[in-house]
Amino acid sequence: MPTGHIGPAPLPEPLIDMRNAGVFRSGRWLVRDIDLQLRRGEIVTLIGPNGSGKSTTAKMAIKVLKPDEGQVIHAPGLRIGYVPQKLAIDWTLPLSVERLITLTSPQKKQDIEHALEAVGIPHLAKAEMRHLSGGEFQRALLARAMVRKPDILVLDEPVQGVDFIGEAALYELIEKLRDTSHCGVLLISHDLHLVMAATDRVICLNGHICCSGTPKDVAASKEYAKLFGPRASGPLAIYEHHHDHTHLPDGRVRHADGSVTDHCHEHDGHHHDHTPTLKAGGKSTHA
Ligand SMILES: Nc1ncnc2c1ncn2[C@@H]1O[C@H](COP(=O)(O)OP(=O)(O)OP(=O)(O)O)[C@@H](O)[C@H]1O
Repeated sequence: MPTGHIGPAPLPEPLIDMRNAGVFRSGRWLVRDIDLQLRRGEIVTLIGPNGSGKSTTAKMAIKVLKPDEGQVIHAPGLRIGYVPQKLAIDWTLPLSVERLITLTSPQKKQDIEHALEAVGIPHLAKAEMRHLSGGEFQRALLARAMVRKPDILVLDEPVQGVDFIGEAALYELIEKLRDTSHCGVLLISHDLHLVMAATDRVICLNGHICCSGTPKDVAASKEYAKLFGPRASGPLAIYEHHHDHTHLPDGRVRHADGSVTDHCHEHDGHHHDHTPTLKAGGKSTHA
């Protein structure tokens, strides 16, 4: 009879393992004591005030920045898809979506098509970046990251320049990309008080990890309330969306009214009210 210990299955090895990592620049620690693990299929969101070290932590996680103390360990052969907060590109110059995707490394046509399809802009391959809407622009950046078939996707403020409804759609897309490619996701939230519900862990930074846990744990934590203080516009809200359609294995979409279409478009008449629900401290409100 087996006598082994029965307990929860051990966690898989992290793709990224940061241990007491810190960055020292211009005579001060920008971030310190960062312990962060990211595993396949997980979504981890970094929040914190401006200058709290979110981008620094993300750059250290992907080894763009070398830690001055502690260590950052990557799984062997780790492939990273990175969408930085800013790209050093003059966006007023003509640059097609296709060209953006191949700027730093050539890609097969079929892979480009697949990446554009995955982010919902297959029709915009030849479109110019400068003509795209905020949401399309962010999707093009996502396609550029996804075409490399990353094990982890690192997104520094992926909803910048996008309105509230567009944000919900982008968060939904990020969740879908995680589900289909089973990558890990490290997300920097532009918003102090809003994180996507699909987040497994929120890490609240203020030069160090001020608190971390599930979105609900962080929302309830004293450290979170203390960091953002009485001037904060409210408690941590959790972005939840309701799926009103299911994706069939062959790629078609079954809608809430039972009909099946080849694609899923917001304005195809099959969708119900798609306004995301904000949950603040367990209370539901509509934005
Ligand atoms: N190379 C550098 N040398 C010196 N200071 C730096 C350097 N890079 C960043 N900083 C400082 O480190 C701090 C953290 O910056 P970081 O960009 O990580 O913050 P953030 O939380 O991402 O901010 P934001 O929300 O404004 O984007 C800031 O005070 C910034 O000015």
